[in-house]
Amino acid sequence: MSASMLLLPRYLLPVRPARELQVGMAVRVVDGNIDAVLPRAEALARFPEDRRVELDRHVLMPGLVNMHTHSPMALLRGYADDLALDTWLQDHIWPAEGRWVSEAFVRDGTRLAMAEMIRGGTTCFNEMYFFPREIARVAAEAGVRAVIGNPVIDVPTPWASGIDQCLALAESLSDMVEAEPLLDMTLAPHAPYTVDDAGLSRVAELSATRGWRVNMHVLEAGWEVARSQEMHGEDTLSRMDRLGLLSPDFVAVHMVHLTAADIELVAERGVHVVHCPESNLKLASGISPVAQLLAAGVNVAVGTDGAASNNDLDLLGELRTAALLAKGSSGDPAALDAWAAIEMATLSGARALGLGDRLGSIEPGKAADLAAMDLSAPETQPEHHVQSQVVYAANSRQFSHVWVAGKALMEEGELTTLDVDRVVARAAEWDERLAVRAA
Ligand SMILES: CSC[C@H]1O[C@@H](n2cnc3c(O)ncnc32)[C@H](O)[C@@H]1O
Ligand SMILES: [Zn+2]
Repeated sequence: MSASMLLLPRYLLPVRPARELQVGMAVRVVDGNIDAVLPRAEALARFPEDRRVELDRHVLMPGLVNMHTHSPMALLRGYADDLALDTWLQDHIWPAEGRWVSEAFVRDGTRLAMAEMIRGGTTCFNEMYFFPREIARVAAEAGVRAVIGNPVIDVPTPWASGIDQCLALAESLSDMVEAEPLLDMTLAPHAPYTVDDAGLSRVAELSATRGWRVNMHVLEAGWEVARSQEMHGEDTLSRMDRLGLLSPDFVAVHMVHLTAADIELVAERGVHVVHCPESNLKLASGISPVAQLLAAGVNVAVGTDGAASNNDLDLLGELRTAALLAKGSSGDPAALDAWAAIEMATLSGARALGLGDRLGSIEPGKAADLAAMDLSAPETQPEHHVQSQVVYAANSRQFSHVWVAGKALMEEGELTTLDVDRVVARAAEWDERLAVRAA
């Protein structure tokens, strides 16, 4: 028997066709996929047996795609703030991870992150953290779509002793995600400064033979530029290119410190870029030249980074920051307008994951990964330009409903697959354990 449902929103923001807001439309969902987008009256007449969901104060849009997360780090939110990337990582985060990260930490942190992301309209996230099988298990349990990065890092961690073990563990992650319809995986080398040439060559080779995408922090902080010259005698992107990494299967996260030649190379190779403006601002890493990347034809998506550097997983807030920064840093108020910002947080993310034909817009044949936002709050009234209200005015708690593959993960603001009180209670236990206030 097919499970069919009619979603009946006040406004539809489908992302494709581009720059279109539709009124009086219905979205029919059958067996987890979008079956049709058609006028409301026609839908009601043709499909009288379908379950109906009235969204008369809402805009219905594709679910948001958070293109860079370290979900378990939700338990390190506020642990070490107001620091630069190198001090933050080396003196605070890596020691804490060495001491505390375990399967239990990853499980509880991921549940906390899932609750926050679903409440904020996110239906898919691109992950990078230790114990990736545990993250995969929690995402599957919560019903969220996820691409799970298998870390590759040249230092011992509580999860793996070094590159050999990281790569061996990628095989067991692969077996696991193949059995889960909402999951996929990438290889996730941490950064150019934590994986040597031999390790990166093995990543490039495995990516080519196994078809795994590669997801990596690249050129986040200014010191990476000099360090690459010192350690390797060449600039970062030339090195990545020599090692065979730069391709349309490569997702480069941050990309703050780029030259004009770098931008040209990235565009030529079809590399995808993930912009994480709030983490870059908070760690004082700088501002990615997004307007120039877009002008060069690069696919730019958006991510929050972990809650230890952001300090939230609110992708809607992130896209507002991205839109405002693009204007402020380019001097062009039309840079990254509201339509472009919404596309960046939906379809561009899907494309970066190789899922552009399945996700990121409301079109027949795509997965029903959807989010509805209630616009009736004072903050989003009146409704002159709905796309502007979404980007420049709304807060993420105005998302009331979220579906992944047609399954409701949030209805009328209530999560259906996670017990928020339990998730928060568990986080509080970690708070006690880490006892950062006493330290
Ligand atoms: C290999 S698992 C992830 C690893 O990355 C660390 N991390 C978190 N945020 C950042 C960032 O912005 N730049 C570099 N590294 C980051 C995280 O703490 C884990 O150790
Ligand atoms: Zn990161």
